[in-house]
Amino acid sequence: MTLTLRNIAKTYPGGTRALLPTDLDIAEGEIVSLLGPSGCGKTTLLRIIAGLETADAGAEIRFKDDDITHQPVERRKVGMVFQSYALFPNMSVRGNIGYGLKMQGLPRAQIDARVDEVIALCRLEPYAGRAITALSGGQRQRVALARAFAPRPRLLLLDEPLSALDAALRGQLRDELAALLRQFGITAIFVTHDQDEAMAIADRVAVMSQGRVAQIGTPEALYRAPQTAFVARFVGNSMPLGGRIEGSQLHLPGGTLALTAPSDGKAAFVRAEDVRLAEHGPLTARVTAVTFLGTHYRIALSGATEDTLFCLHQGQSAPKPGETVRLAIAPQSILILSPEKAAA
Ligand SMILES: Nc1ncnc2c1ncn2[C@@H]1O[C@H](COP(=O)(O)OP(=O)(O)OP(=O)(O)O)[C@@H](O)[C@H]1O
Repeated sequence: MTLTLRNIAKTYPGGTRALLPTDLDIAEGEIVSLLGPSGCGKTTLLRIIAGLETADAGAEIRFKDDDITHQPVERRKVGMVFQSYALFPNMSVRGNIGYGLKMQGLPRAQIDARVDEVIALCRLEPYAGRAITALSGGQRQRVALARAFAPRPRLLLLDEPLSALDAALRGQLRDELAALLRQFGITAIFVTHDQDEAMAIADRVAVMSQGRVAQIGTPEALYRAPQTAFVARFVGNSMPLGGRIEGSQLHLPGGTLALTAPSDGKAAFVRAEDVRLAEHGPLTARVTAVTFLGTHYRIALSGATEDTLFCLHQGQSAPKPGETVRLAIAPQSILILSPEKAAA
């Protein structure tokens, strides 16, 4: 393991337990995302790894064989990219990228060579001589990444690196960031509250809730096999199918669904993309709202389950609000969780 975190916890003065004891192992070159809602402790964990925050007593942070638990931030050799970029506005792009190298006291020629290399890698050649203020948000983001990477950090930490950008640019830069991090071949940890961003960029995602890691795994594993209701909801927006389970049958207000196995005493969940409009489906529901989203319609339905059920429908047209429809949900797309996992 490149980075080993053991027993990392944080209680802020005043008593807020921002982080409960957490263990995490990150392999060399791996990109890990800390994903979770506001206040779950992800920034606190990132800042502890960076050395910007001290963990409660008993923590251990190792980088390979190097115990960095008590090392000051400047000796940890970590690169950081923040949401606000924190670029120096009075310096050029080159000046910003070379800043860390200059601080290391490297000779001029060596700084220039490394800056050229990183500028090429990040495809920033057309902007190299520009002032920071003459760049777009996306270009600034790339400069911030280049600046963090130039001093050859052994770990790159990114805190919501795309959140200052508008939605269209975010999508584009998300893919670009994923490609650049892989090209760097660097071990990276990045914080986000956006599940699409985490899934698109990370090799593994640590879903956090209330100061703890609820589940860590590949995007596919989290999506296909969430272990708790929180993860099921947060990664892929699963909806509870509140009803009564008897053997392999789930009795809902709008009809009865088949399950793959007897699941008495357990709880069922489904994703909107797995709810289908089907002429002879076993569930009856009333359409309450229809939203056209380009590639599909999002249909809100009442009467099928205790709460509103959503269906993503890809047809050329959609039913109208007020209409009654039939729905089908394949047994294998119904997620079954034990009561304790359903409550977590
Ligand atoms: N310096 C501080 N002093 C006291 N409490 C703090 C401090 N920083 C964070 N907290 C609290 O610790 C908890 C976790 O905060 P943290 O910033 O790690 O969450 P987060 O998941 O990164 O949230 P966000 O996405 O909103 O940044 C929150 O309840 C927060 O209010």
